[in-house]
Amino acid sequence: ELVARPGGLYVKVPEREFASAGWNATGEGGGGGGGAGAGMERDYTAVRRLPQALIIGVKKGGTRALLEFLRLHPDIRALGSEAHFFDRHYARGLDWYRTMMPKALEGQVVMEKTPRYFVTMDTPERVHAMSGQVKLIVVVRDPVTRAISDYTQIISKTPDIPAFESLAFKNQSTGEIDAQWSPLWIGLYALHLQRWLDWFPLSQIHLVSGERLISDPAGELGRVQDFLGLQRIVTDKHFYFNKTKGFPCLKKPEGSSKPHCLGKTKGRPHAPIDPEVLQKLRDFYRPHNERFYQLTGKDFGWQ
Ligand SMILES: Nc1ncnc2c1ncn2[C@@H]1O[C@H](COP(=O)(O)OS(=O)(=O)O)[C@@H](OP(=O)(O)O)[C@H]1O
Repeated sequence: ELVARPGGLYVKVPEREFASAGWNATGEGGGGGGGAGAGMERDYTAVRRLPQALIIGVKKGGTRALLEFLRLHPDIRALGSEAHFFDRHYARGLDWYRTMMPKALEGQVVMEKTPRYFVTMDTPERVHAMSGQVKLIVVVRDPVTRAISDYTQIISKTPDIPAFESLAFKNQSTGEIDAQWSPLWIGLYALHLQRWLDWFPLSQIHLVSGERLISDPAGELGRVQDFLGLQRIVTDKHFYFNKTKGFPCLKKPEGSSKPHCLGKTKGRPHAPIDPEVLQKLRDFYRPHNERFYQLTGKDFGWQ
């Protein structure tokens, strides 16, 4: 897991604790893969560190695509699976969490993605207890499409569940939406974001448009690399649009020379939904989306 670096000097120094190292102890951009100033020895030993960046959500937003694209960057070391540390395994402690992380060199950014973090109550406080400097990334997508994507995933695992239309409403004849139904509740982005803003400034939270991640992956990746203080190494050269899949795919993923699209569960056809129901959902989300645009200062253009 040790990435070869110029210089060839393998000096072992004690593992840095996140709290003492901070996000960017040298005050440099972090993109140079080192961070040691003139006269200081560089550390070329890969060690396990707590993450300095987290993709915290949203479920079905495009979080896997973002993580896979970011992994092309030589200064990113990302856990492939979802750790679920802050929501499920918190009692195991930070030392356990650290052992889950891939080894990383000084200057590399360690990260993981667990989309459930965005919507779980205690997570912002717990993440803050790990580090007040951690960088947070949220991929958001039109909450109506997101809900249908979520439902499509649920029905693929449990085919016997009732129709989307009957779960989305408390009472279908009055049209009263059941906002507590998880696929709809997750889409109340302003509500969830507000809890994160109680612990982190907005400047530490980067929002990725799930729609643009599909239409312009290089553009979105450029902004994420800027946010992480990294050089823009992942660019349009890395992507091609696969017409059969209908999504951008990688020309050469990490550790391979073959083109690669995400798996079948990413970018699958959605269950057809009654257009009237869709309209009711759009009306339901409109004020919540407006609030979200206000909070973030960004208009995501969801209809
Ligand atoms: N390049 C590329 N290839 C395939 N899929 C892409 C891509 N970019 C974004 N997406 C969208 O990602 C959606 C799945 O989101 P997540 O990875 O966040 O889902 S999960 O929460 O981890 O289950 C997935 O949702 P569905 O279309 O509903 O399957 C995709 O729309």
